[in-house]
Amino acid sequence: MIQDFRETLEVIPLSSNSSVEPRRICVCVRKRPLNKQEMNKKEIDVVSVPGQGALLVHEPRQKVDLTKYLDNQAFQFDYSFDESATNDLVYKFTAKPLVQSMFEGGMATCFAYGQTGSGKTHTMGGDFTGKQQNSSKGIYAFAGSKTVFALLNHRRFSNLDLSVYVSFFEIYNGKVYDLLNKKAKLRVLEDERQQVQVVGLEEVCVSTAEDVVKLIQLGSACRTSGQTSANANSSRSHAVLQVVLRRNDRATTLHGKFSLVDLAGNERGTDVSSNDRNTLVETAEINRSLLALKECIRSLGKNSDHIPFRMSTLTKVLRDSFIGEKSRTCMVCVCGLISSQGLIENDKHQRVCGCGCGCVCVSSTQLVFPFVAPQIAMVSPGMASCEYTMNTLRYADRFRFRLDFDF
Ligand SMILES: Nc1ncnc2c1ncn2[C@@H]1O[C@H](COP(=O)(O)OP(=O)(O)OP(=O)(O)O)[C@@H](O)[C@H]1O
Repeated sequence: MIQDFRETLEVIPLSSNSSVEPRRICVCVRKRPLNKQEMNKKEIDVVSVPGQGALLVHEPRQKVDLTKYLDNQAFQFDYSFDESATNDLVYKFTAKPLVQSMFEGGMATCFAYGQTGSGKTHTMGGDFTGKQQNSSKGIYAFAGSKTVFALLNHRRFSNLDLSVYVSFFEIYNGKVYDLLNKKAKLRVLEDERQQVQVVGLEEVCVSTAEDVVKLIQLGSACRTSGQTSANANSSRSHAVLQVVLRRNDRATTLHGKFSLVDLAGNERGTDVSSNDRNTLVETAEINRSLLALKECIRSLGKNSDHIPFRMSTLTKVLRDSFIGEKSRTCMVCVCGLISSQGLIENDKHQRVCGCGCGCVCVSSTQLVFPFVAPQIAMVSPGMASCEYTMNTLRYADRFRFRLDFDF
């Protein structure tokens, strides 16, 4: 049925020749190809990307008289990338336009969000060839190397006398580890001006694109991973690569910053293949930090005086992006976790998954840094991931809806 339906679709794929429209905020979705394991299991690809930002999820359903039919759910994004899209192409339409905003003194942020195994690390950190990752082929490297150095020497910015610095850290179980300094455990403190400092974070001054790729390689190699049902080498931490521009004055004054965040997979307790205590604690912590992110966004949306960024280390270290003078920040927070049991409210009025797994509905949260923020939602194409795919898409889709009305 899906095959028949696809044949009726008019497909207009994005190509590297398509023009990039400047946007204050960009929300896009990327579908990865079915992997070997899924093909061996004869998984059905239920996601179609006809192009022009559209994406369809085909859900097989049955009527009461047992007739089968396809429920085709359509979503619209700024850009939608099909399984043939390269990291280069995704970069061109998402993070690339933002590198300039950092030169203009902005705090740019790019998040990769999605279910475990959907391709966040592949997109941000670089293509995998077997177990090896090619760090020069990810959005981290594209943003932190080629484009930055091209703009540094551009006549518009060359008189600013800037230098480029890179730091790379992970947040694992609420603790910050420096990926450029043998995973040294770092403290996150607030100074008297309420500026959050990651004390002792290695910030390496770089002068060539190759330097940046080497640092990404170094950091990626020591990132904490584990095993989930969807990914044998699952990143169990949030990884943050920061490209920082500083003036070459005495105080090396901060000029602009681009934070590229590869969020840990948004999974439920049941998705991890081992249920030893550590794994369960990890999963709970991942969900807790994503919930904190949601709470911060919710408060921002209500223009609340209090933004609970202290709720998690992830939100603490991104405080600049929420509150910084040059980060005009907005948020969209929506709920829409889909499970066969639906959503129920717990005694804290949080929406939680009805299956009892204890997972709070964080998967439909959207954090947006205008000026700033391409949000790349990653989806797996298989039928088994359909529920998660719908989560990720609804979350991103509602965000667009809010954008239309809020700006
Ligand atoms: N666009 C793609 N093309 C080809 N292979 C892909 C693509 N996206 C992901 N993959 C492959 O799928 C596997 C899982 O991808 P990846 O580790 O990036 O997922 P993830 O979303 O970061 O998962 P987790 O949250 O568990 O870390 C990897 O082996 C990767 O090579």
